[in-house]
Amino acid sequence: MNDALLRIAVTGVTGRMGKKIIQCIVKGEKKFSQKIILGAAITRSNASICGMDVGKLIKTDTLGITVTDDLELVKNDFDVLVDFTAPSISMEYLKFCVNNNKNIVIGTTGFNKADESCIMNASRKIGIVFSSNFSIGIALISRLLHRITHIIGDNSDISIVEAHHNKKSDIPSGTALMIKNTIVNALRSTHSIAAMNRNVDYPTYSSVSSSDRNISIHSIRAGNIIGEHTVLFIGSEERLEITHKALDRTIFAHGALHSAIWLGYDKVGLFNIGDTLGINALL
Ligand SMILES: NC(=O)c1ccc[n+]([C@@H]2O[C@H](COP(=O)([O-])OP(=O)(O)OC[C@H]3O[C@@H](n4cnc5c(N)ncnc54)[C@H](O)[C@@H]3O)[C@@H](O)[C@H]2O)c1
Ligand SMILES: O=C(O)C1=N[C@H](C(=O)O)CCC1
Repeated sequence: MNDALLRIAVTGVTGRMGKKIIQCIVKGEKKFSQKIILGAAITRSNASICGMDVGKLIKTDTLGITVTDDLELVKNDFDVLVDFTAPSISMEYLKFCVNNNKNIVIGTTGFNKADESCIMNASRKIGIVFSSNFSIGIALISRLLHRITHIIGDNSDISIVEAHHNKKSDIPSGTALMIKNTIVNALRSTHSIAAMNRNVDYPTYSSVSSSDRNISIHSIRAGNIIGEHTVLFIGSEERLEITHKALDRTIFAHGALHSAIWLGYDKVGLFNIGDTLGINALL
């Protein structure tokens, strides 16, 4: 093991995020190349690319890392696992990390409440950074939403609009659900009557336009949209709209790799991107 560099295992290496994360690790950017190294490349069981050098997968030089579907085979080759795949397999990867005392960065979305409590329980034994959105912009917005909701939430009709590429499997987005949860918690903490009257039960993940009486989520699936979220606070005299547009998946990959470095192999607990950026303490 290279004493100085943190070794990263990347799952879902044939995926949009998996490939982007590997590219960011191997591209040699100073902020990463002096801190992390690719330790393992994981794909789904019995995939035809098993045995291939991961460099070939991302169309670059041979990297000396062979794609595998067997985490057991490479458990001594990595320190932190970075996972952007799908809920069911993420739960398997999480179990492996708990059993082998490996820290994990989870970017996968579409978890149900049982999955989320598994993540919470796992964080008693290992370090986990779990965020539906690893961009800096959404981390900032979610902190500002606490303040904004405290001040105008009770007197606004609140809606969330999210737009993503037409290959996205979960709906609404994890980010939209996180934004809604942030607003609901801020309303609750003001103990406002309006908050008590709001129907804050979560929509099922599959609903296209999951709406409560006051806080609705509307989803667009089109083209190659990377990820856009708008929160609207609509009052009787004015309207506030806050929008974030991801322009490249690199923003998510950088957030995830920064989080892996921040987590290291010794932190224990459940964190989000705001914790790793120090935003939650600042705002
Ligand atoms: N948190 C964030 O910042 C952020 C950013 C982008 C995407 N995401 C989320 O990350 C996930 C992946 O997004 P994507 O665009 O890369 O998707 P994708 O479909 O391009 O890639 C998914 C990867 O997971 C693998 N996979 C799926 N099911 C599997 C299984 N059962 N066993 C093993 N491997 C399996 C696929 O083979 C593929 O490599 C989604 O949940 C998405 O919402 C989160
Ligand atoms: O591309 C995706 O899928 C994304 N999903 C996240 C979500 O579900 O919130 C956000 C970033 C892009």
